[in-house]
Amino acid sequence: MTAQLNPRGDVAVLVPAAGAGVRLGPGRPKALRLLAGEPLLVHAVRRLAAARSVHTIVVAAPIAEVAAVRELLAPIAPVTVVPGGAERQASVAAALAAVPAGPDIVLVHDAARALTPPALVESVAAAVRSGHDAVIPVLPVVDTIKEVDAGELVLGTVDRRALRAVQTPQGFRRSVLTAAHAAANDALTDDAGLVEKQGVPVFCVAGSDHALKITRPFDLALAEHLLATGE
Ligand SMILES: Nc1ccn([C@@H]2O[C@H](COP(=O)(O)OP(=O)(O)OP(=O)(O)O)[C@@H](O)[C@H]2O)c(=O)n1
Ligand SMILES: C[C@](O)(CO)[C@H](O)COP(=O)(O)O
Repeated sequence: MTAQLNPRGDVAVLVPAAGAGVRLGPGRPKALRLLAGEPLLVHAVRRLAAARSVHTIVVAAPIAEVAAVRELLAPIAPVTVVPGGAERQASVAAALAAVPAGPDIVLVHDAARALTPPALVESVAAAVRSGHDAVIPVLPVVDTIKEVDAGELVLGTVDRRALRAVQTPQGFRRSVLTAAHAAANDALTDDAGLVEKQGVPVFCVAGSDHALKITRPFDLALAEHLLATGE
């Protein structure tokens, strides 16, 4: 059964899902690899569709998989699927261009963060709604962090109290994200980085352990465990 998105919602979510998944090892594009028998992208979209503020979801899929992704997601939620780009930033830009008139808040969410709870989507959107033009979910850094030189010799220890590990969904006032992408002249790994370059303050909210990015085989095994144990 298709989950209906909320026509009165004020949030569009862009889902970059066009990456290869090189760090996960050989296989299909990462968003289509299986977790508990279903593609990562299906897990991610199902959770997004369960967030009540979400009006629109746009997925950027690998070019060769656009038709397959449309078919895959049709029973999950009404979703627009566009071809992604060679870099994550290009995939986000392609999805942003496909957002219809209406939603004033745009979230950007990695398909690879397949177990992100709907509550995190709502908390990022709520922070944008409350007046922050750019919002990122973060976790404290738990390891000691060293800066090293090209020969792996330690230069020093970084004060981790001022560091945060950044997750998605990242949320933006629509006009702010659109302007940042229009002005982008070098590829950055996240959208908040583009917005920072425009001098827009970026506000942090508490992230979630369940929003882990499935990047390496260990992450996939951890996600399988989390689902199997209902943690
Ligand atoms: N050209 C790209 C590259 C990445 N992504 C998406 O951006 C998200 C975060 O990227 P990452 O987890 O690093 O995925 P990959 O680029 O696929 O990973 P790798 O670097 O290991 O190939 C993923 O949902 C990925 O599908 C994308 O839409 N288009
Ligand atoms: C957007 C992101 O997930 C925030 O942590 C991250 O920057 C994506 O980076 P990657 O290099 O594509 O893994």
